[in-house]
Amino acid sequence: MSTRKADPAADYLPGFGNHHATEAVPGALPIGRNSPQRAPFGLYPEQLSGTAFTAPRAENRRSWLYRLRPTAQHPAFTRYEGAPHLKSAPFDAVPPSPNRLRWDPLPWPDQLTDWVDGLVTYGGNGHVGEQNGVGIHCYAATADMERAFFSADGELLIVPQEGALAITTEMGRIDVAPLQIALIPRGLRFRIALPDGRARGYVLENYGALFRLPDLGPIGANGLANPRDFETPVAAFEDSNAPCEVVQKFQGGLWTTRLDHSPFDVVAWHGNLAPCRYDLTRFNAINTVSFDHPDPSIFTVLTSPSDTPGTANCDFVIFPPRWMVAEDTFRPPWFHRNVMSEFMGLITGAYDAKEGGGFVPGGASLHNQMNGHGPDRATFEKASSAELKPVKIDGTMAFMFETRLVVRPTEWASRSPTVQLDYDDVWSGFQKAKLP
Ligand SMILES: O=C(O)Cc1cc(O)ccc1O
Ligand SMILES: [Fe+2]
Repeated sequence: MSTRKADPAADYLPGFGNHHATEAVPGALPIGRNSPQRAPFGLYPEQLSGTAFTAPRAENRRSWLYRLRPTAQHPAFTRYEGAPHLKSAPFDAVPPSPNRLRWDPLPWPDQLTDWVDGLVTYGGNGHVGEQNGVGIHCYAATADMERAFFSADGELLIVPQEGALAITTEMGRIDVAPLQIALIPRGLRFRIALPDGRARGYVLENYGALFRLPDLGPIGANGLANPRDFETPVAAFEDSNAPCEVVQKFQGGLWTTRLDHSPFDVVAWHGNLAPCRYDLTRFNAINTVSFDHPDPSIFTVLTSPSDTPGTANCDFVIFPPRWMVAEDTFRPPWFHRNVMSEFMGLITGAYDAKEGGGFVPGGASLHNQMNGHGPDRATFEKASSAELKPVKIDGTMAFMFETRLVVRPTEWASRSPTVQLDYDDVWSGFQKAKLP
């Protein structure tokens, strides 16, 4: 097998949703047209679309791939029996629970398990067949993938928590480590190797509209996640006739087939639908310099809009290191009941609403629509009497998948031994307010 990639000095191309053109072999991209009568070197042109052909230009996403063999050249898919905990919406195996839930980190599997088989679905919402809602998964993997995988059900936002991921995609190679994220388009085939021997993290499978950068409104033209910090890989391909399994997730079911060649045979591509990575430490956090704790939407990295303006199918929000300077303010998150539902994870450090412990890196929590939550008692007591000098919240990265629909847990997530049965207690024992 030989692997070749475009200009090794420029492994990534900057920008979010940009139109790129990249070739691993000079001359592989046709000039001035997408599908000439004969493409250079006899490559097969193939369009990969992420939006309807007729989507408005500002939202239209598609790329042209020039490959050694057409993707269409494959035997029939048959059912795949692995990945026993990978599920899809509608999540109706157990009734949705109004209870606040919190989980210890996903344990490492006993047997060698690759990234696909290591996926465990915690819940989600919407309907995979109706292209709305999300699936929320965690992974704990201990073996490199030998096969390729893709989700026909949604794009994948991968949030590593422990261990780097070396992701070979059809459109190039992406390396990510904790504090970085990867975004893989719906349908794009990829294979994940584990340079650190094992890896754990979170995955948001977005059945709805593609993630995009949020509008900035009065913030202005700069800030939050800046577009140039998103990095898309240059074209890279394998010229290999070794047999390769391809597993796909289609309408919630898993299917497998076997190719007599590598599916990673795209020699060149151009377009604006491509995988990318982003370093969360580059997020330009904006916060109050006067008083009050702003709504967490101020920390939105990416948003998948729904049909209702301003009401996301899913927002990906982070809680990065930042200075806290608010005067006469209870600085941590306030008590609240939200119409949106919140699934949270912790990549590293401690989260400022949970001084009492229990929300640990690799763990997760779920606070569903209209159910009260916020600072635990330890946080409330500490922050109510803290001296309000400037304080740096440091060495931490929590995140939230915030979604308009209730997150319905899977049976695994409801009954797993990692469920913290005493979670409600973090909000017990508050002193009653004293009226004059
Ligand atoms: O519940 C949470 O911890 C997430 C959250 C953080 C915040 O700063 C304000 C509101 C909110 O839901
Ligand atoms: Fe919340």
